[in-house]
Amino acid sequence: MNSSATIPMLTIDGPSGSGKGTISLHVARELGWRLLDSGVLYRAVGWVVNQEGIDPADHAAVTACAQRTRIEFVAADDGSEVRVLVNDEDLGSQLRTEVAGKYASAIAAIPGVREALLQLQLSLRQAPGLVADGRDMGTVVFPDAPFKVFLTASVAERAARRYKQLREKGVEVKLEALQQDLEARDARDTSRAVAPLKPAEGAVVVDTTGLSIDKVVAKVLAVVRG
Ligand SMILES: Nc1ncnc2c1ncn2[C@@H]1O[C@H](COP(=O)(O)OP(=O)(O)OP(=O)(O)O)[C@@H](O)[C@H]1O
Ligand SMILES: Nc1ccn([C@H]2C[C@H](O)[C@@H](COP(=O)(O)O)O2)c(=O)n1
Repeated sequence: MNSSATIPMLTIDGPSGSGKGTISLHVARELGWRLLDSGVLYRAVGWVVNQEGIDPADHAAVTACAQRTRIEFVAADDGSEVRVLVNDEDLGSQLRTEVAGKYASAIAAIPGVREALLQLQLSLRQAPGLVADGRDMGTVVFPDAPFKVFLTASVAERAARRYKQLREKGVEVKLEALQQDLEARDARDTSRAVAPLKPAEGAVVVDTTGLSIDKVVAKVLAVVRG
């Protein structure tokens, strides 16, 4: 057993808009554990692929891009949000756009990309504990995690949440288009051959449809605290 395997951790997997990022942040703060948003790694590679004009269908070129892309998490001095540096550049909210999410989902289906990002994810399992959110945290990256959750919600509710979130940021979007995009992303993420989105064995499935953020946080904390 490697030494990091004894460090406590919670994996939170689920489809886009199920609330993984939000719930992971609250739960990590409550437990005093570190946080890994694994989606940001795929978003970073997708962003560089797009910037460099690489064809996402060229698996060898995308894999080489993932291998040479430097991704760093930098904690702010005041303890606020962690910044992500991609090849030394702080991309800020550019990584969070719907387009970046689509690119991420496309290149995430390439086995070489997943392999290139694995070691960095494993290295973040550090004391006092880790909350890791993504699609394959409990199934592939941290299969030995003692606590596993799979968050879900109806696609209509997830689309409505995303719609509200984007409108609050001043982004003009159509609810129907958002729902279609979510359905397409779900289909890609669940049907790919490598590390498809699915509940890990032993994961507690939490359907968050109609549940407030506080209620979901309480349910997830109960998984860890018993
Ligand atoms: N239980 C909930 N009830 C209402 N709104 C929620 C709930 N959980 C999350 N939200 C809101 O839904 C939006 C999407 O949540 P979040 O970004 O955490 O989802 P996600 O699963 O991490 O998505 P992605 O995989 O695309 O990053 C946010 O605006 C968040 O505040
Ligand atoms: N562990 C992960 C995390 C993310 N991805 C891919 C699939 C998602 O559609 C895309 C963006 O993720 P998000 O930031 O929206 O959580 O990245 C993955 O394959 N595995």
